[in-house]
Amino acid sequence: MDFTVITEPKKYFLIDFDSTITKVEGLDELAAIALKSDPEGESKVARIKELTDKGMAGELSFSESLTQRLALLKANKSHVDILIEFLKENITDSFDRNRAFLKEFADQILIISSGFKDFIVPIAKHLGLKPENVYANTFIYNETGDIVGVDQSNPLSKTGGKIEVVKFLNLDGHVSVIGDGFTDFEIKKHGLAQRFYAFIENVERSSVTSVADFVIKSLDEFLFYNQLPRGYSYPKSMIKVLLLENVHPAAKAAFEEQGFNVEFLKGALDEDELCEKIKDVSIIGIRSKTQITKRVLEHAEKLLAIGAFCIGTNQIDLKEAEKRGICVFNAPYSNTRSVVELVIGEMIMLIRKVFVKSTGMHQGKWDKSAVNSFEVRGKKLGMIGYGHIGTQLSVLGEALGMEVYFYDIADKMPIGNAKKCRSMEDVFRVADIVSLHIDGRESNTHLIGEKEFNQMKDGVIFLNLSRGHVVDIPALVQALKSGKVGGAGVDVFPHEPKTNHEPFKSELMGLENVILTPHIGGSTEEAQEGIGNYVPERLLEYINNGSTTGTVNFPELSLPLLHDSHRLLHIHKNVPGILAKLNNIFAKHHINIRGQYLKTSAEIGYVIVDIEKSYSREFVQDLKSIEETIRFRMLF
Ligand SMILES: NC(=O)c1ccc[n+]([C@@H]2O[C@H](COP(=O)([O-])OP(=O)(O)OC[C@H]3O[C@@H](n4cnc5c(N)ncnc54)[C@H](O)[C@@H]3O)[C@@H](O)[C@H]2O)c1
Ligand SMILES: O=C(O)[C@H](O)COP(=O)(O)O
Repeated sequence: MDFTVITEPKKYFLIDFDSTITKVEGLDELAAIALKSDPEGESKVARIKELTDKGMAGELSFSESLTQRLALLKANKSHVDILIEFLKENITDSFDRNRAFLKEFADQILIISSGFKDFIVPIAKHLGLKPENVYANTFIYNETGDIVGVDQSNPLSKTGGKIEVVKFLNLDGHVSVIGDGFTDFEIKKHGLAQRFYAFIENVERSSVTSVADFVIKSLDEFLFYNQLPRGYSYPKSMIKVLLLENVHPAAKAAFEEQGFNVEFLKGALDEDELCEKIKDVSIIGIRSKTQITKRVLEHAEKLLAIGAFCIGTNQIDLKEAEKRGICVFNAPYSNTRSVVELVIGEMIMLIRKVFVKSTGMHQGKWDKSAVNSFEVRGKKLGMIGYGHIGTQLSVLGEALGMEVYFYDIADKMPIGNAKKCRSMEDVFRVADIVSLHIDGRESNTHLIGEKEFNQMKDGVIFLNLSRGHVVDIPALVQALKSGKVGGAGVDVFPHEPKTNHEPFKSELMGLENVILTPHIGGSTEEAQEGIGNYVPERLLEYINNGSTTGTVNFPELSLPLLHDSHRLLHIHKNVPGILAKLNNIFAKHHINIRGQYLKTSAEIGYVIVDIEKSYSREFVQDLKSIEETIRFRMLF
């Protein structure tokens, strides 16, 4: 969109009321309130809504739509009072957060509405707007307070009423009209305004957007384009969030609540699809399937942050993301307990041969026998990887009376009576059950193969709920067939279907005493809800405040909330002298610094500077033109 900032001294903002300033159509809601106990209420309300829509879309003359609606409406003054309270709760989000603009420009903001002053004026006052700047209809009541008609002398009760009123106002200056209806566009069409902005935060009508000069998803966009005072430095509705792999609905709600433009897809995307889709995306949310490769990142021109709605981040090229100033977050422990519970359940099922017996029962086979069925109590549980999941499993394993042995490449403190081993082989030599809880770094590919299975005890129970590529599957198949491995639980695979509609294939299929699960270690309602809340919180903290708390690839900084300042976020290549360059620019432009924070990694530096609100465009330009700048953002 080509917006030119208006420089004319006097600006007027003509704003529609229903479905623009409020989320709803006042008259429709009044009908719902008034007809609540009418047995035919629902159908009457639906008919009223239909008539409203026809009027707004220009398919029915306005006066005809209004007359027909009022005939169906049996409302009185007390219903209007209820409506006013309801509307106060249903102010359009972007109007609600831009009350400062509404107050500051109250003299220049005129509400031109075919709705009714009876409920518009109280809402205008509530928002700091001027009652005398409300141009709308008025109800006529009888002596008992019932609405019996409309003031017919008011031009707004007739078709073309808005045009009449604006002509009469004879405004001298630049006039912008913001509204969701065709009658709002008609003001511009009759030469009475310079610009018509179709407002689609609450309702989008193609007959209106097709004729608009600009289509705006929120008041923030209008204020941003016209460089007017606003609640957000950058309109959230212009920030695209792409959520893949069916992340919990709480995540979508968290972004939508703040006005972000969210696209939600159930499945993962392959590299080609992602390269295309990611071009205009600023925040992406994925789970374990979506591969964010270097090539994908090369296409991600606007990407600021990646949220892994899971523990593992091996599916993301973290180094490349860091180099490009893209901050990555994950949910390091929200599904830990879910994985541990599944491991415990599976090890018991496998050591008791429950699935073998259950499959037999389904085929009519009664095999009551204790042979080769064991308790887990007193058995040796060996773990490779002693991180979040490993340590939790250690606690629960001991609670079941097991002896715990572990090996980790990092030096880890043993929990309880767990025994630290010096090598994987030491674990394999003693363990009755081997469970993998290592991360998916590339060097762990085929960590467990023929040699490692041979080092294990005969009949060992083997579990992999970590990452598919860490096990050489043909070697596991061989070990199962030879009886070296007595049973296996596998939740993760080198190749996993992208969606539930794709078939699953593996050489492990059909083998006895093998539990196969579709990567559901972390798939519980509790875990997904926890992750759905946790990851958006981290992402929003970063986008709104600059904090990188919990990041997995960035210098970590927890910043104070922004208060009465503007915040500059500067991400640059970590080479000597950048801070000096930044400070020289602050000195040159006489900028008063209120707070400054810096953290670096080997690759990048992240500097945050809080400054007083007044500064020039040249100052911002100077900052952006520091050669080593990777990304620069401003928040207020
Ligand atoms: N199946 C599922 O749905 C599911 C759910 C959650 C996590 N996971 C996976 O489980 C794994 C473990 O998760 P976590 O939260 O405990 O991770 P974590 O990062 O807390 O722990 C991983 C541990 O493995 C160790 N490690 C890495 N490579 C090793 C090696 N070669 N030998 C020995 N130790 C090694 C690390 O030092 C670390 O202590 C991850 O791969 C994660 O992606 C799977
Ligand atoms: O890394 C993880 O947390 C697990 O592998 C779960 O991944 P998912 O969210 O794709 O099920």
